[in-house]
Amino acid sequence: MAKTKRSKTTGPKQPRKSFSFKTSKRTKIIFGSFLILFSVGLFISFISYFFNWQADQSMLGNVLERGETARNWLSKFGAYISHLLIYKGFGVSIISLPAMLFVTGIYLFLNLKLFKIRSLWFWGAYLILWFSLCFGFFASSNPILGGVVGYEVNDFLQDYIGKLGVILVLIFMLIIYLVTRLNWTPDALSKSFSKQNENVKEEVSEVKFEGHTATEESEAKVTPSESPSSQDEDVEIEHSFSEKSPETPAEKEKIVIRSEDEDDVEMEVETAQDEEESDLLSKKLVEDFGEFDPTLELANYQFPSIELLKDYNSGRGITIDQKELEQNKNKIVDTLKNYKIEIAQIKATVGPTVTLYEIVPEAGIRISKIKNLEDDIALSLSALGIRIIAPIPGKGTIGIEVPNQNPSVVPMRSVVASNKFQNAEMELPIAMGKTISNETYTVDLAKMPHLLMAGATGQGKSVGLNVILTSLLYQKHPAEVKFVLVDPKKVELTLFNKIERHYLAKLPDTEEAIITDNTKVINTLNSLCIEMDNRYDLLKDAMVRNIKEYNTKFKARKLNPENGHKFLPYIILVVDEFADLIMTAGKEVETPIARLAQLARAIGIHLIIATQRPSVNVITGMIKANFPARMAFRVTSKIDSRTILDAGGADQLIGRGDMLFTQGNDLIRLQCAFVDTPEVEKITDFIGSQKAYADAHLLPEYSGEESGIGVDNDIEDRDKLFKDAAEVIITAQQGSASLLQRKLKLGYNRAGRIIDQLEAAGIVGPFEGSKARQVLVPDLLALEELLKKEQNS
Ligand SMILES: Nc1ncnc2c1ncn2[C@@H]1O[C@H](COP(=O)(O)OP(=O)(O)OP(=O)(O)O)[C@@H](O)[C@H]1O
Repeated sequence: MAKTKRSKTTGPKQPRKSFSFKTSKRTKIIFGSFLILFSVGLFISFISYFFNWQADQSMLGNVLERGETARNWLSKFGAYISHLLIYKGFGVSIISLPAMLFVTGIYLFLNLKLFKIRSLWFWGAYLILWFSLCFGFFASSNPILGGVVGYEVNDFLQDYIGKLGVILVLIFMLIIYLVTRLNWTPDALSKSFSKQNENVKEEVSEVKFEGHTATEESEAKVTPSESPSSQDEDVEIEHSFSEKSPETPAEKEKIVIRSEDEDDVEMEVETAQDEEESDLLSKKLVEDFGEFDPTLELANYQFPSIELLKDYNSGRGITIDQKELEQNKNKIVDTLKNYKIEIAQIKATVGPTVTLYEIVPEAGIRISKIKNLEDDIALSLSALGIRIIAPIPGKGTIGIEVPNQNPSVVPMRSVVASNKFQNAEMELPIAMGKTISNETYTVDLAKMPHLLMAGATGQGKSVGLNVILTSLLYQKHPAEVKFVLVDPKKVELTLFNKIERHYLAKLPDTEEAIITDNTKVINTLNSLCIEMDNRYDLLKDAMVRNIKEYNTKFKARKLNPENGHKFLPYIILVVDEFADLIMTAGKEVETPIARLAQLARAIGIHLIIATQRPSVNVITGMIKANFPARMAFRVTSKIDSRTILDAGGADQLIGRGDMLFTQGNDLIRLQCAFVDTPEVEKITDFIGSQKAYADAHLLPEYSGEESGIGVDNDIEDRDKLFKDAAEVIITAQQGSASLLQRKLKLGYNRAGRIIDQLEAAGIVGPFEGSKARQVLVPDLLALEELLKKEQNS
């Protein structure tokens, strides 16, 4: 994952070239043939070494001497390498090395996937070591068998665990091999054991039978009508039985149960095998096909290059005006002096838009006194947008933020190119801009998990939204993230239309993916709620807690797509101008938004809501409570600032992307990155020109509350896909709603309704719990007849 991420993040610099081994096929053929020939040579050397090793022993010290001759069929090289690997190495077991090299060579030569032979290498090496140890133990007098490694390791082990310990280790290693590699289980042993012991069992059951009689008799013994002689007998039998088993009737039952238990154990073993098999199945699938790769359908997708973004500063970075710094410092010191506040120390940090002056007042000065001087300091500096942070959290100093006379733009390019963003180990990384200390600030949208954005008109909201969207376009493959865009202003997000079939999600049967009509928003929001419920069902079925775990499990092929499981992309709902939406649709949007905000975080649906008017009737308590992350551009009043941030400050910003951001705790002042419309256009053009999916990502169908829930057999009221659905069900002979969902791309609710209608029409049987419903019509011909009959009646 990290690997793919890296390749993606460096995408802009056309990294794929460096990563994709363009010449690798040729290299593989050459290297593969080398390995094949080398392994053959090695094998020949080994074989001939066994015949000639003693004769060649003497020349080993002078291998480099040209005059020396060796008897090995591969001469001095053969003699030397065999000596090294067999005598000084692992002994005869190393003979499997050429075989492993040979297979690897073949794989390379034929360009097959090498990961398939990982286990061959692992277990090959394991066996070499095991045999070497084994020979080293049992045939230590013959150095060729176990090699120096076998001998020395044995020697070492014996010093610590003794001979018996070594034998136990060898047995344990063998068991590991048998169980893991050969899937050997004690089951096989117990089966043969049970066969062998059938006769013995019979005898045992006979004994049991005897036992029964015996105890029955012993029960009878408590009846008063017994003769003393029979009592004696009973006692005797009872005693002979009690040696094997307990005396009371309850415990006697236990014996029977125990005898049944033996069967149960076998059955249990079978269940265990089943589990193992399914685990093995996923392992095998992964071995054969590799992990599921969601990006495979658009495998050649190229991430946009960083060159598409403009460098506004063209490498200049922030310019520090010493004179301005000095002047401001003097003004601050003088103003405070006027109010009898002495400063012990002052430090300036220059950011892109504001400079932070951190002051340490002399001992005994009250912080609130400085805080109250905000306006006076602003007046003396004759600057807007001064913000006093008293004290700076975690620092014990007082901060005075003063806007720079010449603020510098933070180009999107600089934040996208930053290491912080490129190497961000985040699910949905966003490069928001730069902090006051000029560091790139990245956040994970998945962790927020929803974002509320406010700012008066012209202060940088739309740019902020574009920054978020472009950040994700630079990091996430179209398979991994989908956007649902709501743009009542109709102009802000239109550029993203070009990437509809890559990155956008929409309702089925709608033309435009970007929603500009407020009434359609309601359907989309409800559809997202259905998607959320469906995803929760999938998560429940997969027994995972969140989308990340789910996708990991799906990639490891542990979830069966036949059961409706699929790779789940993140869905990000962006609403520009939320106030407008609330005005026109009111409660109808508020309820699904609040529901999504409350519940959607675990299943990968995240909301970003922007508004010009952060008044309390727009951002209601319910919405606020579920949007811990807030992004505030300049607003016009203190009240607005409080509504959005629960604190003042946003009214003192200077605009043009100057913003305050909080994720629920500290407020951070940031300069939002700047990305202009032409840049976004270039990016969307670049993505849009590449191969895309057949359609936008389809959200579940939502046909509105009024479309009727009651099920009756009224032909007029049937869903317009009723017949198609019937055909699908009959062809597959499987009455399940999820089948309809998949085949007809329907929402869960609609598919469920159709199934109910099919039941009312007598095409499928009644609900049978987790099983699919029975299909009552055998073929399509019978369906035609049935429908015709209905029409006529
Ligand atoms: N991060 C930024 N850096 C520099 N300039 C910015 C930044 N953000 C916005 N601006 C400037 O402010 C102008 C208005 O920004 P934007 O269109 O994002 O405002 P808005 O808040 O979306 O306004 P409205 O709500 O009316 O659409 C931009 O054209 C740009 O010149």
